[in-house]
Amino acid sequence: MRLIPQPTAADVSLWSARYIADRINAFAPTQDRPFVLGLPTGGTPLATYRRLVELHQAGEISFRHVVTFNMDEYVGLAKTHPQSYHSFMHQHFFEHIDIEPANINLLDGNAADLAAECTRYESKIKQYGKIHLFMGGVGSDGHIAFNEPASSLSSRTRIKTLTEDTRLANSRFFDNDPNQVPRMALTVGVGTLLDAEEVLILVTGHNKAQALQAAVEGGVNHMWTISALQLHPRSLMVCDQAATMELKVKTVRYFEELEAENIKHL
Ligand SMILES: N[C@@H]1[C@@H](O)[C@H](O)[C@@H](COP(=O)(O)O)O[C@@H]1O
Repeated sequence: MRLIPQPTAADVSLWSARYIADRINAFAPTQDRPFVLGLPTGGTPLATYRRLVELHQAGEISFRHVVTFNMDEYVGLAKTHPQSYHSFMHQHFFEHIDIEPANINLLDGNAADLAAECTRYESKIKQYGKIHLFMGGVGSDGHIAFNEPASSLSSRTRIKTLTEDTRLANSRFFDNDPNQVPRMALTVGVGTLLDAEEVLILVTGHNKAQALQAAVEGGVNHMWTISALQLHPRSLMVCDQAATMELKVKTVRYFEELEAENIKHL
């Protein structure tokens, strides 16, 4: 695992947008050989989406041959609801870039057969071979996508019941009323995430400090599903200073020194 401590959340967004753009450009995608990008929603990635849009507007990155798969979607919320992840992604990202609509993949939380929808999604990912880079965030309870505590670390895309904690945290998008937050969601599994070639997690703010500590210093544990990334051959976590507050000083220094070495060899 590579931990990349940055001073502020703004630095996290700049670092991650630049990293994604560089990865796509280095891949030189074509119609027959697209770059496959996994994407999250939530407050944390918003600034990264803004930076990616700016890079696109500056002519530094095109998404014409990029295929996207979102991590999750609420069950039973209309696609047009302002808080559906469909709406979020179009409003904050897809409407501002040159992605082909046919290349956008989102789970349908209103499908008549939700289990079949999850199987369809997994098969569609497999059609492309694999996801090259999966960007994600983390819940304050350490969940990745909607893989709540005690999710199987080999899980695939499926329906999950959201915890009270998650519904409380996400109620800020629903008039601060947890009862308006859907009780279930469709989510890629931990196993689906581990299959990606590379996973990039953004972690910002004091409220994520415990989750980051569990992810980096704790053992692999299904109660903090983010910790499964310790098993991934290429996982990166970019965090701000506030998120490092529960880590040992020694741990943060160690990773800072590694990054300083990495920069020297770029
Ligand atoms: N399903 C999403 C996660 O993918 C996201 O990482 C988490 C944290 O969101 P935020 O970035 O708003 O803290 O929220 C939701 O539960």
